[in-house]
Amino acid sequence: MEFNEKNEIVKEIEQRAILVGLSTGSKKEITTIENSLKELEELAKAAGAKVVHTMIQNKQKIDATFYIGKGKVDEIKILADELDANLVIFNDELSGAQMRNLEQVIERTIIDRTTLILDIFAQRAQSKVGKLQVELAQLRYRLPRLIGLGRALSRTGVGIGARGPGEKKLELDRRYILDRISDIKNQLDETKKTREIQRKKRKKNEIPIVALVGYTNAGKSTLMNKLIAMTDYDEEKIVYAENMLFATLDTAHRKIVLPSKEEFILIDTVGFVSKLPHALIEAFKATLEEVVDADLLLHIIDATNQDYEMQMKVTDQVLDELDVKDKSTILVFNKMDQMEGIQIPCGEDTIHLSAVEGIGMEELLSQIKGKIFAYMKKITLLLPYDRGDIVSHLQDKTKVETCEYREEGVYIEACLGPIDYNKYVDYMI
Ligand SMILES: Nc1nc2c(ncn2[C@@H]2O[C@H](COP(=O)(O)OP(=O)(O)OP(=O)(O)O)[C@@H](O)[C@H]2O)c(=O)[nH]1
Ligand SMILES: [Mg+2]
Repeated sequence: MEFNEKNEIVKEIEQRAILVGLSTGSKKEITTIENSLKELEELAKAAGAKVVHTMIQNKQKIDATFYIGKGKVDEIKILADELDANLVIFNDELSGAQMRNLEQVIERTIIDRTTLILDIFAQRAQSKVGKLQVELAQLRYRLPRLIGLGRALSRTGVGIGARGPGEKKLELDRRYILDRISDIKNQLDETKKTREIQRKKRKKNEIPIVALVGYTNAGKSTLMNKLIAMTDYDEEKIVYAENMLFATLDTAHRKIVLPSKEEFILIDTVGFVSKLPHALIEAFKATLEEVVDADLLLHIIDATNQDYEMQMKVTDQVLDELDVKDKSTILVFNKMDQMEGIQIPCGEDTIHLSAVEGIGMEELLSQIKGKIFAYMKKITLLLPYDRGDIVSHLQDKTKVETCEYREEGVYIEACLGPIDYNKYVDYMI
């Protein structure tokens, strides 16, 4: 159910969309644009719209007035009348002037890919921080386009492009938007302090952090759930995983305790998509800063997707923007249960698995262990009987291989991380 700014219930209008893409003509580019429009259709569905037609125009150059040629614009108007479409979605970012010009001719709501992605995020964001981040991204994107946002804003609160945490006041002027941007920034700065404390705590506890990253729908959340199920199953720990784009919008942390008692924090993150709005990356930098802290990245790839190489590149680009390109990474080619004759790269730091079927999970765990516990050192200690506190700490938190109560004290052989090692090295024998 939707509400308008006066809090009245507004009837949900079915969104019937025409998708429009532009191709500069080369054969290779045509396949790319077709795939890109398929993805745009998935995005439209994720936002709740029904796609009634898709069209591609071959054109050497983007038209400054209409983005596509004027002939095509007239064609869209006729099609929209015939197909009863009320929304036209363009595959690239439009300028404010292009939006306004298109809307004047087509007489329908005009949005672009970025607005669509922002709308999905606006619908799904759950946490307070997530909502603020999306609103910030929407405002930043709308600011230079106010001139073209006629229809999308005139029906505030209804329909794709006009939803979101800030929808109530979006028709207000630039001044308001600028004030709101600085207000949100202040609120986000506040939440940053809390997160900073949590981050420091995690660092201090010296629990390694492993982050799942990758293209949307690759299987990150499914893999997280599988690892939870294999180690310490608890219904409450399970995260949402679904066959749709952007199922995950808020990061989730779960402690994974291995049978060997070694533990790490696993982080599930928002997925990436091609042409991910820059404003959104900027906005999500705050939650993705945990990726920056991670000791290891698991880059999950949907190996069944024919565009998986492009998707890997997109992920690398976003990681680059976050300044974490050189972090220790395992490439995880997922969905191997569905593979049919596709050649997938093999090699060091590469794993083929199926998160759903649980194939390859042991190998993954052993690679993770090899990477994050490589700094563990084996040590032999003799602890006096009055230091039972150290004995229980070691038994709870580390991998104790031998523990014998001898006459001269408690004899322990264990693998320790650097902090514990330095703390107890005095008891070494
Ligand atoms: N066949 C098969 N499907 C899988 C596998 N792993 C995940 N999936 C499916 O892929 C879809 C997406 O899975 P998610 O775990 O939600 O993907 P995600 O990477 O978290 O996606 P976002 O949260 O949107 O970024 C779901 O329908 C899963 O069931 C696998 O190993 N094999
Ligand atoms: Mg997910």
